[in-house]
This record gives sequence, structure tokens and C-alpha cells, in this order.
Amino acid sequence: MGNERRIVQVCLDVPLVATFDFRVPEGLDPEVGNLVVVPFGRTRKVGVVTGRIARSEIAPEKLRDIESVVADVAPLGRDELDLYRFCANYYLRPLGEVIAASLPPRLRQARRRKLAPAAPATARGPIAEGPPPTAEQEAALATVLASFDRFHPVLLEGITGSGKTEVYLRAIAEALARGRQALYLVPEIGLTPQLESRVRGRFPGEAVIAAHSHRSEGERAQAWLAAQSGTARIVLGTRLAVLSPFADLGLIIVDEEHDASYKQQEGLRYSARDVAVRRAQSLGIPVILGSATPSLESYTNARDKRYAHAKLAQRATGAALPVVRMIDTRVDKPVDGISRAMRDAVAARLERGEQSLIFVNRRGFAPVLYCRDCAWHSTCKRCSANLVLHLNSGEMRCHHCGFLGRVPPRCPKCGGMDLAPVGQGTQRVEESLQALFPKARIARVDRDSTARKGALKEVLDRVHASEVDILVGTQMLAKGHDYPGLTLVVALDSDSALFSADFRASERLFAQLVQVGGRAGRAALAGEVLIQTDFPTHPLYAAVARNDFAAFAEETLTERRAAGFPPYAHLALLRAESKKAGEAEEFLESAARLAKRFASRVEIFDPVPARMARKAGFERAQLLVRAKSRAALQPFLREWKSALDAKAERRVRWTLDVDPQEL
Ligand SMILES: Nc1ncnc2c1ncn2[C@@H]1O[C@H](COP(=O)(O)OP(=O)(O)OP(=O)(O)O)[C@@H](O)[C@H]1O
Ligand SMILES: [Zn+2]
Repeated sequence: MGNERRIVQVCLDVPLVATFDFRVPEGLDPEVGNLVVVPFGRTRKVGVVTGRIARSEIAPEKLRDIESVVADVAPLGRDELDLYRFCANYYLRPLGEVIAASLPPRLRQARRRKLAPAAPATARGPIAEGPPPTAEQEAALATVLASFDRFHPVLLEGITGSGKTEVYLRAIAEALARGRQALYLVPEIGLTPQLESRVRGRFPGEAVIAAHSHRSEGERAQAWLAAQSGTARIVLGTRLAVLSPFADLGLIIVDEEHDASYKQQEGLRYSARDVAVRRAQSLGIPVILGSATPSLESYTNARDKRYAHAKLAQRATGAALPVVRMIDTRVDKPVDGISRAMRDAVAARLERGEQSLIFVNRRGFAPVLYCRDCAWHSTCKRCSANLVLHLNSGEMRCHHCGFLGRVPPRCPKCGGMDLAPVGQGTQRVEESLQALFPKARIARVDRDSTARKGALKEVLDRVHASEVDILVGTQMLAKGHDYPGLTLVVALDSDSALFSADFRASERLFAQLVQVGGRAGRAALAGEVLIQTDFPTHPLYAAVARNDFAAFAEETLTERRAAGFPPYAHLALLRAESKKAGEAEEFLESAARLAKRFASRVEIFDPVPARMARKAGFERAQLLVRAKSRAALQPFLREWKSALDAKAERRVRWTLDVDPQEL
């Protein structure tokens, strides 16, 4: 082999520059996709070979040799590399960062123990019998199966409890029957421990991989290898699993496709749903997007026939949807957050031995501590946010920067003793309910009560075993749970989201209320949902009460079209933060001037303070850009990004968020 063929491009996870040239010493023969260990500065790094080249621009004496080829990991496939390149381009991040994000931590270590090879794929296992599908499920499945050999996006719009999961499982069975793998994405796996056992129960002979955050590093590496080799035919995971390698992926499912957690909010700010669709497109396979409240993006795609549209309008068990009613809190004034109507409804459930779920969107005892003498209230010094009172631990906590302080015995400003907690957190609601119903067995579910590994599953198991009468919790309780004995859901404080500055807030509120309300009355017993509100005639609540997603969607889309927001426009957000006041905005001003030089088909807004203008001691600001199409936005962003990179700004941390979910 000639000397000139012995140079490879290696992609490394370092800022800005993505690939570096290395010489291949005698005896090594890396191929494209291979993981290699290379010297880098004084350290060694694991990189991926992305190309072989005849000659390098680098002077020969500066070229270094690769140290070794990682032998216990098969090369990344062309499909994967294409996908990672797409993500890097689209989200304007270095390729090395994308690849690093996709690799389990163990595989990124230059020095480690050898991995056990993935077991060879076994013969296909048996499939357990599911319930006979309803006519609607049958029709939805037919829509999915209509085309299994090419790109085929399907929006599965199904009300809560309509048996979407059953449709997914049958579609997976079809992919397996064709000898292919299936990827099943869910928003947060830890929140639905039942799902994993349901999938394993249905496919008892298959190696099902479930990607948890609780997995050890070794387990994560083995899971990755099993997906890559094809041993694992079903991969169940959260957003990161969309970047997992596969031997032969034949189907992707995105459950609760509208869920905001599919969008990563730092670093590589990708949308796993969008990447899933893109991956299905380039592989030529079906992708099912399922939800009771689809994102308006997917909804319009289905309405405009870019996606097939399957609907499940009935609950699979034959149960009716819960009746939704407003409690007018201007008349029925809540005491400690609890209205008379709510108290009566809970009391009735206790009497009948049924369960209630109280949905509170704030953990802690009360969102703020207030001095009735001088109007002082507890704020975080480092964030534009209130400190939340956590009475159980006697602490004031900032939910944004993690600041912890003791609860002051008297007002820090005037010395007065009349300090009052204002508003309701989960702890306070739990306490008030316990005072009202001393015999009731109450469980609280929020990030505080479930911090310990396994704690959530324990509570949920107790709910299933009917050892809990009242469940108080945050949106952790909204998703995917199925409790036959639960007949009442009360939403305590949704009003604030009605008037948020974020144009997506109402979409999220609608989804959340439908989700959490959908936990009620899923089996034999009828369900009821109560919404405590000062605005009982608000059209959003009215649409929730009628379970009329289409009406809500059409009305919201009309507003979006008028305002020029997605899905009628494409957005990117330049976020900047700095320790010193004014610096972030100054940077954005200059970025805006720069943008105007080559922004012919995009609109540049004025820099504004972020919704949370101060966080962890940083002043934050943002600049929105908007275009009619991705085709107009993308080339602009690339040019703008490299111009911004060239400025080598040091005082300000900045990042570009393509298709931002939160403004
Ligand atoms: N064909 C069927 N016959 C009888 N029961 C069914 C059928 N399909 C699903 N079910 C049952 O209906 C309930 C709801 O189904 P599933 O959890 O699949 O709904 P879903 O649409 O995913 O719900 P959600 O979005 O509210 O979490 C489950 O208890 C499930 O076992
Ligand atoms: Zn803070």
C-alpha cells in the first residue's frame, strides 16, 4: 500500500474544529467508522475515523500517528455517520460533539477494560397474546402497515386510554417478523416503570433494551453494543436513544410525540422527534408519532397529508372519557389551595374507596415567603426567581440555581414576625389534605419525594395495590400511568400558563390537562376532572372540557398564522449570558448588526432579556430570527454562526438554538 493512503481523518469531541488528520502506522488498518485512540496534546482521546485521504494539508512532520484501533467495538455504520452529520449541520454543532453524545461514556474512555462481545442474535422468540384489537386499533394498525418498506410517517392521534400502546406493540411485532429492529421512544422512562414490563411481557423471547439514567456505565455500553450488533431487537429509550446504532432498524415509534422533553435544552439542542422522522426518512422505514394532543407541527403535517393520520377516538376498555368541570375560585374561594367543591369530591372518593389525584405544578411547600408588614418576599440573589419554601427540611430553595438557605425566623428586611407562605406547593397541599382527611393514606410524588432510586416505583406500586387514597404530585404523574381505581383528578393552579409570554405555553397547558385528566376513570369506574380556576369560561378550558383537540388546534393555528409563528415559520434563537449587566445584550446587538449583512430572507428581531433574565448569577438575553422556510433559515444560520465564531467572544457565553421550544 502506498504511503499516501495511510492518512485518516479522525473526528474528535473538541470545540469548533471537528476532524483532524492522523497517520496510520504499519500494522494498523482502520476503516471509516472505526473508533480509534489518538494522541491529542498531552492526552489521548477516542475519536471516530470519518475518512481516508491521499494527502494532508498538515505538514508531514506535524502529523501524529493514531495509537490504536478500538477492536472490541465494530465500526459505526454509514447510516449512523450520515445521521450524526445531519445533526451536526442542522443544529450547528461540531460533529465530534454529536458522536460523543451518541456514544456511551465507557466507549469514550481511552483506557478501559475490554468489553464482552455482544451475544449473537438468537432466533426470534414467541410473542405473547395481547387483547384482541378494537375496530379502531385494527384500522390504525392497517394505516401503519399500509407501507412498511419505505418512509411512512404516521400520526397516531388517540385519546387517553385509547390503546395507542397496543398499536405500537403490534407494529413492533410486524418489524420483528420482518427480521428487523424497532426503536420505541418515550419522554421519560423512569416515570413509567410499567411500560418496560409490558414490552418485555409481550416479547418474552427478545432482548429488550431499556435505556435508563439509572443504568451503570457497563450496562449502557453493553446495551449500545447489543443494538449495534442486532442482538437487541427492541430498544426502548428516551430521546438519546434516537442516536443509537442499529444493525437493521425497521420501525421507529415516538410516544407522546408532543412532549417537550424530546428537545434537549443544552449543548446539542436537538429534537429527538424531528431527528427520528429524519432518520426514518433516510432509512426508508415507517415512523409512528403518537399522542392524544399532537404538537401543532405534527398535526398540520397530518392535516396537510404529509403524514398519514390514524385516529383512536374511543377508550379501548370501552370506558367513557372523564367529565371535566371548572371550579370557579372567584366564588368558591380555596382555603390553603383547596376549594369546597374539591374537598367534597375527594371526600366522596374516600367514602367509596376510590382514588384521587391532585395535580400541583410546584414542588415544595409554598412558592414564596412573604412579609405582611413590609411586603418583602423571598427572592434568589442569583436568579430572577423566588425562593421556594421547603418546610419539611426548613429550607428556602431556588429551583433554578440550586441555592439553599434556612427559613428566616423573622423578616430579613423589617424584622417583623408576620411572615406568610403564599401559594401552594405539593408539600402544602399534602399537609392540608392530611389535616382535612386524617385517615386518608396520602402519597406525594415530585422530584423531592422520588430522588432516591426506586422510590417512584414503590409509590406507584402502592397506588396499584390500592394502598394509597390520594396522590398529590407534579406533572411526573401526568404521563402514561394506568390506575383502575383512580376516578378523580383535580388540577390546582393552571391559570398562570394561560397568560404566559411564551407562545407555546397554551399548547403545553392543553396537553398537560388532557394527559393528567386522562388518568381518571380508565377502567370500570367513571372519571371526573376538576380544574380550579379564576377563568372558568376561558376557551382553552372549554376545549379541554369538550375534549376537542381539533378545535383547540385550529384556533391556536389561526393565531400562529396571524403572528407568524411555527408551524408557519421557522425560528432560531441566539441565547447569550454574561456575568456583567449589559454585556449579553451588547453582544446580541452586534450579532444582530452582523446578521443584517447577509440576512436577505430572514427576519432579525431585537435582542430582549430572557424570560428568566438572571440565572445563577448570569444576565441572560436572547435574539430571535425567523424565516418562512428551513431552506431560507439554514444557510443563513451557517453563515451567521461562522461569523460569530470568528469574533472569538470571550466575555459572553452564547449558543444557537435551532427550532427553540421555549422562548
Ligand atoms: N384491544 C383492547 N382490548 C381491551 N383492553 C385494551 C385493548 N387495548 C388496550 N387496552 C387496555 O386499555 C388501557 C389503555 O391502553 P393504553 O395504555 O395502550 O392506552 P394509551 O392510548 O397508550 O393511553 P395513554 O396515552 O392515556 O397513556 C390499558 O389498560 C390496556 O390494557
Ligand atoms: Zn437561584
